[in-house]
Amino acid sequence: MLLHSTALLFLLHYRVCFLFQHSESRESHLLPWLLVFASEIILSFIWILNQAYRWRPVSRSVFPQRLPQDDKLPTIDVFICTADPTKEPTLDVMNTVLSAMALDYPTEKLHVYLSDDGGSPVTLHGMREAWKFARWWLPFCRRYKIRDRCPKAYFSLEDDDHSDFARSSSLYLILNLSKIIIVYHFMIRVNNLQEKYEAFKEEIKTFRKDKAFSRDHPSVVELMQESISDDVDDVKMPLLVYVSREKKLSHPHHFKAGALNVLLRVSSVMSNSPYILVLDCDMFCNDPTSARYAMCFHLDLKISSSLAFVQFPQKFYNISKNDIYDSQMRSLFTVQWQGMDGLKGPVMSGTGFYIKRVSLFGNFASKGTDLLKLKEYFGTSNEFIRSLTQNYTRDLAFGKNELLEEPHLLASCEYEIGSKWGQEVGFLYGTVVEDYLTGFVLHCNGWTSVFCEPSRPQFLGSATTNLNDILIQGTRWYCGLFENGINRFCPLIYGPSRMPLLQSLCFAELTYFPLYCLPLWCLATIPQLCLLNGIPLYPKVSDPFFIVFVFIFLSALLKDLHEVFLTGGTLHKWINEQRIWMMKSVTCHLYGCLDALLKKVGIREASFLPTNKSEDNEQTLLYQMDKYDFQASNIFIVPMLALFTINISCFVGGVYRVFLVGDCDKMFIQLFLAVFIIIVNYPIIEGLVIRKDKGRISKSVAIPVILATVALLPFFNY
Ligand SMILES: O=c1ccn([C@@H]2O[C@H](COP(=O)(O)OP(=O)(O)O[C@H]3O[C@H](CO)[C@@H](O)[C@H](O)[C@H]3O)[C@@H](O)[C@H]2O)c(=O)[nH]1
Ligand SMILES: [Mn+2]
Repeated sequence: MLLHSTALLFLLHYRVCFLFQHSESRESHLLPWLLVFASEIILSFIWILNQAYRWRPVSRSVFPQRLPQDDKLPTIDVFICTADPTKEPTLDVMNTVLSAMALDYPTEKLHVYLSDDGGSPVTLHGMREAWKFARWWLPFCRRYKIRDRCPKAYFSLEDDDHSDFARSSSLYLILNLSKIIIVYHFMIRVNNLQEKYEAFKEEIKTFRKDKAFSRDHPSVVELMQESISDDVDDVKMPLLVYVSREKKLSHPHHFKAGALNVLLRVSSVMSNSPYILVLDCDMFCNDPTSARYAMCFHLDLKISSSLAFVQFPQKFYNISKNDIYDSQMRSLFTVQWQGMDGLKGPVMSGTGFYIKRVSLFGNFASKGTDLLKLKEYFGTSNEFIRSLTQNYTRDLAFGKNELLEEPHLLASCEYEIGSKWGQEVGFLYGTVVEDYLTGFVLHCNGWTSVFCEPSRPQFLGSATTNLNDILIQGTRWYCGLFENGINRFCPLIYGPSRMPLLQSLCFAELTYFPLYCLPLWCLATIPQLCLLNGIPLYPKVSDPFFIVFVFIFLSALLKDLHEVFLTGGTLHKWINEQRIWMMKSVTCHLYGCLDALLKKVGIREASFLPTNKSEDNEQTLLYQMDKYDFQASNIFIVPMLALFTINISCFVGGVYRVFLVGDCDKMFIQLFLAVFIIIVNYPIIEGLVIRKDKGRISKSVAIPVILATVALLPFFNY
């Protein structure tokens, strides 16, 4: 850090001096020169913010054996969100539900809620079937201490892994014969269950789908009930509730944050657990121990009073070896979150966190017991306000579905009007990255969080694995993040007085990260065009300042490489990360920033396109083979192609010039920059000329773009 920042100061010195020295050449070259300087300033700014993660990295261990007895553990509500059964296959959603019901936690202390924003009968039907299947699945998991409690994952394991339990220590001690009998019984049960699972799958698949997704539907709250007809003995089951909030076209519904807030209210008049696990529908519980792990922190008297949430990393089951799109977001969930954990804790990351319910209620404690004030804050439900008191519990044992009147009110469109929901209470509105904003404000209000990363992933999700989806998702995220950098929650203004400075720098890094689009666009065009026109922008090779530039370049790259190695990556992975960073910067970072700006001036409305979770075999195959899928929308492909063309043409022109004029000394850095960009983005050439498969760049797009770019080049003449 010290060396790199010293080098940056030298760079600054070099640029500033130039402004005062070369007045004769300055006139004509001022614009490109200033643009490059501005890029360097932005890059340095982001670099400085980035260092904040490096001061106090922390990693934690848990000792669940020290938890209190089961009967002393607090209750937990699990919230799962789904929005659209066509993009989020019902079977996968139900697998997530089942894996959550099967968490290793006292059954009567676990309550699972599913929010269905699509209001789809398909999902409701799926829930009823999942409930039936769970009556077989849960006893099986408990009895044999199964590790993989997501049925889909379990049944796709090799046969060998199934007898997992038989290898466990206690059973090994038993005589061989009885062991064989146990294994035999177990195998029969597995086969039996597998048949039941297939039937469950079939039932979901064949259910008629009339209306897939709607933005206009009444609220539905259904408590799954024991169906007496099946032949399972009395099985202990966690509470399972289906909630579809009311939606009307005329009402804003605030996407996922809105859905979570409805669950927050509905659950408070049903189970009202002090802790909540939030899951996306595509993120199942891979290991059943997460609830106990989280409680190790929440029940730790040293930290529990200020602890708002325990965040587990997002990990994915469908990542290929070299992960060409960096779908796993390596840096975020290793270096960055660990770094924040040493400050006041990581950012809330949307899914896989256990949050304390009261932390979401703003500063309601200061409102006292004045009912009117509380109603202004929380809306009009008396029942909800009663739930805020310490010892409120609702007896769910009787009459179940008759109790649902209040939940319907709480899930209605109008309920939040005039209250503080989304502004001070619950998950916050006004952004599509509700997780970032809610976490940021919690930290500003003095709450802390911890990052828990056991060696076996506790949660596994499906990552986006094709270029188009990655860039669309990126546009949404960077729009959301950047808008939080330019509104009243700007971390550099709102943060420092409310949290440690380093912490606010971390938050600022996240919100200003999309600004990479500016320097990357500049550095992919200006030095190259100047190369073509013989305008030097960097020191000569013989100039002492040349070393400064080389040092900064190498130090940045090597530091990154080092971190990739430290976190289990390879050289290959590192190049892939560099490449996708460039591709994203010139496309979705840019669109994200633009979106945020347009939203700020009121020209655009917020939108949240859920990612596609159904698997396309051809696309998956390409990703698994580390081949880029260039069948993406033109708004992404065109800028990449144009920039690539500029680099190639200017490089060719530049080499020609250097031979003719012989000013290699002056132009070296610019030549190098073009070569670097071309080499890193080599897969674009591959997609353009070599590949024949479905993921290649289509000629009908490429040819006009390339021709137009080349034709425009002569106009950039200084
Ligand atoms: O109107 C909506 C839109 C989305 N969702 C749910 O939100 C979750 C996340 O959506 P997804 O399409 O998977 O987006 P991702 O980009 O994968 O989500 C990441 O980014 C989001 C913020 O942009 C966070 O909310 C997520 O937790 C985080 O995993 C899913 O369960 C959706 O069903 C809703 O419930 N209602
Ligand atoms: Mn997702």
